[in-house]
Amino acid sequence: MNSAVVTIGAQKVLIDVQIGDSIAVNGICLTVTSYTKKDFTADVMHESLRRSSLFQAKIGSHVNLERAMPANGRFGGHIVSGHVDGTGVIQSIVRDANAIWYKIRASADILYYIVEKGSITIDGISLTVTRVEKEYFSVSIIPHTLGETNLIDKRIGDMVNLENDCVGKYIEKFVVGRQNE
Ligand SMILES: Cc1nc2c(=O)[nH]c(=O)nc-2n(C[C@H](O)[C@H](O)[C@H](O)CO)c1C
Repeated sequence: MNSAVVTIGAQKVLIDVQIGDSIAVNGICLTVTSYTKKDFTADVMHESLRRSSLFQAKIGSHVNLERAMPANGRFGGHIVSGHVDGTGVIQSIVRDANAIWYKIRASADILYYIVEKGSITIDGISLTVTRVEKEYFSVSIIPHTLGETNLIDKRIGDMVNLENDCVGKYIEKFVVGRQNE
């Protein structure tokens, strides 16, 4: 499958939606091409399918939705563009008092930009990294986040969309770029 058209049932994100708006679906920024009172539709290009878990989405599965950040809003979390870098796979899910730790296996090119207490986006959710290991990183999820997102549906072995914090990429490009001049 090299392209797709998705229709997503929603409520909150449709309140003031317009054709051409960006809505992130599990962290993948998509452009609204049409909408009704109960859903919206977007075209999905090959690059978006290749980079994300969207190719394996099933009718009826829950997705996280986020509209573009308003310029006058409070800025909790970190800069999330909705440009997914790649996918990871849930390795373990462990309860720790009121939180749940998710350990995610990721490729070396994604792990390269992940630092402890830095930020990562999982399925569109801005999260703090709690641990980094050779092939994994972990996040600790509070009950509020579990209640507001689809993380609660996730099982060991499930694929998640990952977006690295763009700050590290820019710093690396500037530093390495200058060294190579
Ligand atoms: C605004 C936007 N709209 C779309 C879209 O309508 N359909 C699509 O397939 N991709 C879009 N993109 C780019 C994707 O967010 C990007 O390709 C994925 O996040 C993978 O990096 C973006 C950034």
